[in-house]
Amino acid sequence: MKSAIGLSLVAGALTLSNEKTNFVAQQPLIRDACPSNAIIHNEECQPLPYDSSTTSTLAFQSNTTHILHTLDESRILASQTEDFPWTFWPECFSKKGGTEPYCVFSDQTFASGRGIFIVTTQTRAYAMLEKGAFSYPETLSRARHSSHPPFYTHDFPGKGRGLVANKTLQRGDQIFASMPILITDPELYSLATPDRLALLHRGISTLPVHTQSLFWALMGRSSTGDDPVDDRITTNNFEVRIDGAMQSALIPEIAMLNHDCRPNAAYFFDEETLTHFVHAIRPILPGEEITITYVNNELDRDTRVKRLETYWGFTCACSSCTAHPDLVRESDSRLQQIVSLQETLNDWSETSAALPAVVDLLVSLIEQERLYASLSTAYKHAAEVYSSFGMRWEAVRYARLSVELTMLDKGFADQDVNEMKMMAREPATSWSWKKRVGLKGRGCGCGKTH
Ligand SMILES: C[S@@+](CC[C@H](N)C(=O)[O-])C[C@H]1O[C@@H](n2cnc3c(N)ncnc32)[C@H](O)[C@@H]1O
Repeated sequence: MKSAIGLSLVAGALTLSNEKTNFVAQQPLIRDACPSNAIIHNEECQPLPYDSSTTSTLAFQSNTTHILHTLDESRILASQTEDFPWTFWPECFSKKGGTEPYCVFSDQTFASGRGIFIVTTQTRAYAMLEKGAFSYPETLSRARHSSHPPFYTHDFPGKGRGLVANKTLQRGDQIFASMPILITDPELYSLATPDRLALLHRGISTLPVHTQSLFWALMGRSSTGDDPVDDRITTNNFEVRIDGAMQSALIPEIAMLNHDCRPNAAYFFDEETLTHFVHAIRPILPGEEITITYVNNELDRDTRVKRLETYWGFTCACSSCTAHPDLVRESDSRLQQIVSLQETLNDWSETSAALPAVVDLLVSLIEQERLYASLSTAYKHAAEVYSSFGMRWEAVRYARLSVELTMLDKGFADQDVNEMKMMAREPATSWSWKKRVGLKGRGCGCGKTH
């Protein structure tokens, strides 16, 4: 399940300028002070940290001290290297025992000058460069922020800022499409803390000034002297999957959304365009707060409360957390039944108890719990169950419903979306088609898994 966290500055954030030109005037001065194969560092000419004749096989080295190049030095090093894709020379640290170092890769031109920095290994960062977001910037056009966003910012007692709809939003209406200003590798935690923090602080200082202010406007959780950069990142980041690895991405606009266990908006991350999308998952009325879930909202009430307290530092006050204990018990019992019905529906063995009535009950329970994003998977189960009994039109109906919601919760090109699109066109092409026809009693009779 996804976990999020979020907050920060509002639309209009993309009217950022590229700060690159601010530094150009300084380059000749420092360049002239040292030979061409050296750079000033700590007021001395020091050899360039790479062999400029072999730039195609650059391997960034770990720092051995905490004296990093100044930003100007790093910018010059980067600009002296032919076809160098980053605005600053990456600073790096390795964990003890050394493997590939973790470095700060920063591109101030990303997304029309919004800028981004990535703290990860060279291998992963260069793989990200292959994404359309970097190689075909026009793919980011969907992410331009509207000058009339469908929300306004409001202060909620006990929650801080949040976003409120300023017009009726229908299911499927786009609320955000934004890119991260930073992506960090969770494996960074294997570095010594001062090294990890040095990389994060360096990263922030490499962002264009407007983007830095988006970052500093983010909410931090603690007032107890935690590192201010670290605190803002951990309070506001989203987990995203890039090239098969979990990464942490910070999208300041979307981080403004508060949590609700029964949210009215769903989100997903498109890794090709590095764009985080948020859509209404049910109608949202003007004046209503727009919310997402930070935790797996199919968990029981006490577990949700504990997770929100532990990881986000607040006491869950949404209606499903604060309801009368009798109502909470009933909700927990429905959630338990949802989990157990899902297990039944995933069972394609001969003894499976999956029947159309089972999936009808699952859909009904999820509707009762107002878990609209979870309906995407329930509809998929329904399409498959009806298909497995050769009930064409019911299968098509649920496949269509599943496509609509899965696109909002998992992404437009998610594998489930493609599968359900095919089912909606022709159920007989599905692997599940008539798998359970001829069933006697509860058994499936197919003896196959998928
Ligand atoms: C990502 S931020 C959300 C935006 C934040 N409210 C702000 O003012 O910038 C996450 C933080 O917002 C607060 N928050 C989010 N949802 C909340 C909720 N349902 N109840 C109380 N606090 C909440 C918590 O302090 C949480 O750590």
